[in-house]
Amino acid sequence: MRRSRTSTKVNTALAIGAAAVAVGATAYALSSKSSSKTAKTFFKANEIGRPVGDQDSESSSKDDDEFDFVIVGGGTAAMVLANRLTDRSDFKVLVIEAGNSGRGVSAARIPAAFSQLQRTQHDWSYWTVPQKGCNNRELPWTRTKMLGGCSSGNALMFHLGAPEDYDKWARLQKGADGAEGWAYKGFKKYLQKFETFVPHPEVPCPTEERGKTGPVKTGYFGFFTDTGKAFISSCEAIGIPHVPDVNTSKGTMGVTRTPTYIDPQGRRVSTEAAYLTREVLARPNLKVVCGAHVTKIRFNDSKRAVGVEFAEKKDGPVYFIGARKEVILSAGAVNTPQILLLSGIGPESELSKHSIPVIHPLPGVGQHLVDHIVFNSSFPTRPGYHTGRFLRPKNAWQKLSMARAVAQYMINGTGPLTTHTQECMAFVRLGDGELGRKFGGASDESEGGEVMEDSTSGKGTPDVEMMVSPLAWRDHGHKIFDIPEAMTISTTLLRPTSNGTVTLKSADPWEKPLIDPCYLTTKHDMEILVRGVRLAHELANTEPLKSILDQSVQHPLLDHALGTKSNAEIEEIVRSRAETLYHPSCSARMALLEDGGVVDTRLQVYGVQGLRIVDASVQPEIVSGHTAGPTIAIAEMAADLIKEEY
Ligand SMILES: Cc1cc2nc3c(=O)[nH]c(=O)nc-3n(C[C@H](O)[C@H](O)[C@H](O)COP(=O)(O)OP(=O)(O)OC[C@H]3O[C@@H](n4cnc5c(N)ncnc54)[C@H](O)[C@@H]3O)c2cc1C
Repeated sequence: MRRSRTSTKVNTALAIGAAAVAVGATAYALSSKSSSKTAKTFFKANEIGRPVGDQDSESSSKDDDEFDFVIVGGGTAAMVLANRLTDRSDFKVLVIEAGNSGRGVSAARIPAAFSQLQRTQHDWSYWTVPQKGCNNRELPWTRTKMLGGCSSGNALMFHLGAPEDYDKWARLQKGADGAEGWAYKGFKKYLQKFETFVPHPEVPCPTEERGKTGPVKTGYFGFFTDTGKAFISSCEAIGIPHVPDVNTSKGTMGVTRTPTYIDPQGRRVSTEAAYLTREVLARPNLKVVCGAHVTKIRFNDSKRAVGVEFAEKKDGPVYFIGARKEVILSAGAVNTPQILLLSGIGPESELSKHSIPVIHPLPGVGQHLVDHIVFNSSFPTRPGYHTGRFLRPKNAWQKLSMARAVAQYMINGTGPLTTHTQECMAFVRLGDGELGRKFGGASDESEGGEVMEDSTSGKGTPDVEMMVSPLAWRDHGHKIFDIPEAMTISTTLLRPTSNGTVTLKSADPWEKPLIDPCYLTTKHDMEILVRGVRLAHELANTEPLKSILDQSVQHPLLDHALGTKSNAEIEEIVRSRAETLYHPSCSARMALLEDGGVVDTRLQVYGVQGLRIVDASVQPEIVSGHTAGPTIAIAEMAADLIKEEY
């Protein structure tokens, strides 16, 4: 099915509007006055690399020109490595990022504006191939192209998955050396290491298990409305317990107000902001190149990664830079497998299809790609419950509300511009158990329902996440939702059994890879998602949420009739509307070689030397939650593994 390319131009993206952009510049200036003192911050490709093809220059490999570690991609994980590795003065580190810094980009700092980065120069603007399970639609896959990567453009929700997810990661390594370090007991220290939880005066929350000294500030500084409050109460009314903290060793089940990566001044905490501080950038052993696209990793005859090639544009000069110890791939779950394939590491059939010389055959590269898929149900609300009135003003009164919101943000960093939209998260199990039974499941066949395959990491872990937002949108906010007042309950499939691939369209490094997550291609995935959509409808019809809704409003974009439809009808609607929740993972997973692994428990790529992967692609299985936190923790652990080694 053809997608509408024109919609990519309609940057209404939750239509935060020009006011947010204007205030953003101010907010940024206020928040980082001192950064202008940094002497040299970012470098250009030609200031660091040696031109490829220029024999004199290539062979004049002065020790000074090389780095111990060359990090490919300056994203979420890479910023952690840049910081942690350069606290060792004997390590010389280079980061090469295709995008630029997010420090001066207001949409990367103001929480409410995050979707404005999508389909701009700050986005890789990927699309999937047609998805059979989604009525052959091609789905947009935003990936932020900027220092901090997706942590600079994500929805700011702080969640770490379930403790059992990590125990399963360790189990999947089947006793390999180092496997136990990935189990929750060992990995927990890295989940805490990156965080400093900042208590909010109005949101009581136990802090025993929250991080206290990490660079990343978390807390409850996002905007919170009565819709969020009502959602929590409705969840409780149907048996989903309210828990003050879903990020602890006790597990993640239940409903809670969403903790965020927003600081007390109302600004996004990306990993660029947290880890690449002025002091870190000033370290003499760190250099960061921006606006440079890595096209290939080079290997010597002993299959050792010796450096990378990179360029600023397709037809521009190509440069090389050497890595004495390691090349570290941190280009994310799409670009990491793409770069491996372009460099001759991957399934032989895939490499030969594009006439790429094989450095090392590795069947798992680009396989096992998993993502979370989400279905948004929209319901009409009574006036006053819709954040859109601040962010997308339609009349003079609403414009005044927006002006007030802008002023509030500028003065004290609070108010509607700190919304990240998803105010609450509820983690539930619908494959079995009481809720599962209620929506069509059964724990054994004698109960008449269908027993589902259990794809979770343990009996106490979720398979579905429900979220609530006092806004309504389609196509990631790129389609105008012209209803005066509406809210959304989102249903996310957390443990899909469908998985797919990242492959090459051609051997041209500037061509976008083929992304095929194979969404909703198993019976399990569709069945669980349909149960979740029924749960969304049930929540909307449970007090106090029920009273917030205005059932009299009729509009084809609204879903209050969804609950009256048959499973087959809901299935059809889900296939026609489900979208990515932006969590691609596992495309270069840590697993045994015979299980399709790409890296071992030290994150070193099998079969070659001097090449490690540190990003969301190494997750052995996708966590039952959000992926930024686990990725940051993976990078924290990787930094220790690397320091141990040298
Ligand atoms: C819109 C959106 C909303 C999300 N919401 C949340 C949320 O609320 N909470 C949460 O926990 N997670 C969320 N996520 C997911 C989470 O942010 C990601 O899983 C995580 O940040 C991925 O980190 P990474 O290091 O693997 O990759 P990235 O952060 O994507 O970093 C990869 C970096 O490599 C660079 N790069 C790629 N290829 C090249 C190349 N060839 N040369 C040079 N540089 C290159 C990229 O530009 C990028 O900077 C969201 C993601 C998105 C996009």
